[in-house]
This record gives sequence, structure tokens and C-alpha cells, in this order.
Amino acid sequence: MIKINNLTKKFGSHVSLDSVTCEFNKNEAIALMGANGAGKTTLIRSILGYYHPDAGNVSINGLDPIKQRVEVLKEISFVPQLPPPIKLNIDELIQYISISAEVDKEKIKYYANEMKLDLNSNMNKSFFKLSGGMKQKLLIAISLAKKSNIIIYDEPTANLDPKARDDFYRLLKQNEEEKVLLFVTHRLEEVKDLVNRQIYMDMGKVVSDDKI
Ligand SMILES: Nc1ncnc2c1ncn2[C@@H]1O[C@H](COP(=O)(O)OP(=O)(O)OP(=O)(O)O)[C@@H](O)[C@H]1O
Repeated sequence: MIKINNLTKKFGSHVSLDSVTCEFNKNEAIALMGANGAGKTTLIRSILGYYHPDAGNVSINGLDPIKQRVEVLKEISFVPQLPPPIKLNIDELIQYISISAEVDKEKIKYYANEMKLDLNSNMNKSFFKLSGGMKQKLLIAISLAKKSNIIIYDEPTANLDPKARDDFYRLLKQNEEEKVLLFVTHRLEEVKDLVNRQIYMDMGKVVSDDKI
């Protein structure tokens, strides 16, 4: 489903990804780990078509994430490490997502409610004025509501309180069948019941890859 073939990405003389080859398939839930600067986010961004590789390539369900970006992004739910600086208010954002990404508004509201995010009293608030945890809850609710077979989370729980983390993992567990779940994390103990594969990266390389 996701095929990464000899992928190299450099920033100046720094090699962020060093000839990475791996595949992620349906029904795999992968914890992607490694020290700060190991290359995890660069790998995720390459999958999303943010970067032109210096060598190698990525294929998502047979599509090229750079040349066929719009089609590829339709197949993926993604929550980044840092929420983007969106100026729309919540009502406008949900409206926009529901039209542009064909996500059911009622489902977003359902998952927001399950994440204990009070949407009704915040509908007119700008996204960027929400607290860090509230932003993350809304992005998670959108990612769960979107009908995609690839879910990618880049450390999505940093701003969540312990209860919200539990809610998130419970909802994710209900939602992971028949999908690829790629989860960047520094806290394996939190996701160990969720994942069936662990990958460690170091200095731009995959240094271990174990099914569990
Ligand atoms: N846009 C960029 N411009 C220049 N260098 C970058 C850029 N993005 C990443 N890098 C560099 O590439 C290396 C890998 O960064 P990356 O963000 O992929 O690491 P990471 O494993 O996600 O780290 P963390 O756990 O801290 O989030 C780092 O040395 C970083 O400074």
C-alpha cells in the first residue's frame, strides 16, 4: 500500500533520509520511533508528497505523492506534530473539510464529542485561538471521520491530557481494521496495545523493523 524504495532526502549537506526502503501494508499498525532528528517526520512528509527526494521514490496505492498529490491526500488521514495556523473559525473549518475532503460533518461532531471537545460553544472561535489540546482533538476527530485507508499520526498526543489520550487510543483501536496506521511516537508503552510492528530509525536509516 505504501512502498518506499531507496529513498534519500538531503537538506543541504545533511542527509535526513539515507536510502530508506520499506513497505507498509493493510492491517499493519506501525510505531515509528527513533531519537530526535532521526528522520521520522521527513519520512512522513515524503509519504505525503511534501518533499522531492534526492533519490528513490514513494508509491501510495500505486500513486506518486508528488505528481498525484491530490489523489494521494484523499487516501490519507494525517495529524501533524504541530497544528497548522488555520485562521478559519471552527464552523468554517468543518464546512471546508466536509466539502473539500468529503468528510461527513456529523461524524466529525461525533468524534469531537467522543474526544470531549465542546464544539457547540466554540463554533465561532478561530482554530488558532483554541488551546493546543483542543486543536489536536479537532484534528483527531477529522482524521477519524475521514474515510481513508491510511492513517498517519506524527506525535499527536503531546498536548493531550491523560483522559484525552485514553479516549483517542480507544477510538483508534475501533477504527484500525483493514487500514495502515503509521504512528510516530516517543512513548511505545502508550501504543503497544495498538501496534503490531515497531520500526526504529537512526540517522536517516531504518535500524530495526520488527513484527510483534
Ligand atoms: N525543512 C528542513 N530543512 C532543513 N533541515 C531539515 C528540515 N526538515 C528536517 N531537517 C533535518 O533533518 C533531520 C531529521 O529531521 P526530522 O524532523 O525528520 O526528525 P524526527 O525524527 O522527526 O525528529 P523529532 O523526534 O525531533 O521530531 C534533522 O537533522 C533536521 O534538522
